[in-house]
Amino acid sequence: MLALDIRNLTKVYPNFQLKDVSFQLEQGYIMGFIGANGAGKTTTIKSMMNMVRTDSGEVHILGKNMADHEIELKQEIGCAFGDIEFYTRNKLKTLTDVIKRFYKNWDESVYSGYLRRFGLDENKKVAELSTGMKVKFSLALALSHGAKLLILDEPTSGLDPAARDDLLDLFQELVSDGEISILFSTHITSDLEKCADFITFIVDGRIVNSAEKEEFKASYRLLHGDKSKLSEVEDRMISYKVNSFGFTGLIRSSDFDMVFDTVSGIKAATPSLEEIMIYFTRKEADHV
Ligand SMILES: Nc1ncnc2c1ncn2[C@@H]1O[C@H](COP(=O)(O)OP(=O)(O)OP(=O)(O)O)[C@@H](O)[C@H]1O
Repeated sequence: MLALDIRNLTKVYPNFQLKDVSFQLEQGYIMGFIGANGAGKTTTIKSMMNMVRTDSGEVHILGKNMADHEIELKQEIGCAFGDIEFYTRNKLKTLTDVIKRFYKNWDESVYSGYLRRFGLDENKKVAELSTGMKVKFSLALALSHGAKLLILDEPTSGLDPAARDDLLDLFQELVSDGEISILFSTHITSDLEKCADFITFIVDGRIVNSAEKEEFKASYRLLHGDKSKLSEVEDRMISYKVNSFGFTGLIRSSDFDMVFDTVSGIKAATPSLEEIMIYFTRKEADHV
């Protein structure tokens, strides 16, 4: 079954558009949602959750249309935003007491387990928490009502490396029985290298690729060559940089395969997720 089926979402802001965003996530897997600053990740996530009004498109979660089953589906979704602002003068305990009333499957023992695992003290006020602690608190809430789909916007960004590593282990643990699925947005590509099964990549409001992680990387080639060879591939490259050693650039594998026979003296390697993001962002910058 599909945990998530996003079909042709569009949203028009004065200076930005989500353009026909579609992608799917199979139940029991982790998908990393990547894109540069301002590419539209949060807008997509908020559109999925009906937190912003879209202009068109459909969101199906666990086989049901969000537009028709929103209240019921929100019981099944655990959502956490990295930059969430709680009422800062309240104790965690007070906030939890309010939030848990919305969830019929709230499990107090699971919640207490996450408080211990994350080292959170319920008697602290939100104002006393660090950014990372706030993220952990919102995750503890998201994980304690039996959600089948976790939608997390930059959940790791405020965390130190050890806490991030612990969280990524937790993600893998959560999906291991095939019931829970996770979509999380991030800039931290090493997190995705470690734990994502699928990658969806958004550039300027448009999904440019959504695929299984290794397939995703294999659909691009990172080229290195002498400056004299650049003209042979320049037109087809997503972007490139030139230095005294020659050029390095990113190309779609399908485009490279088309010219491969005729170009010698260019080395091609599978890029990392970070390299893919960098060269796409460089292309965007070139157009400014
Ligand atoms: N309420 C709004 N009104 C108008 N424009 C908006 C609104 N919310 C977001 N935008 C614009 O939409 C674009 C995409 O923003 P969004 O927050 O979705 O990007 P993002 O990929 O999540 O970025 P980041 O990685 O920086 O969090 C930005 O140009 C932003 O200014």
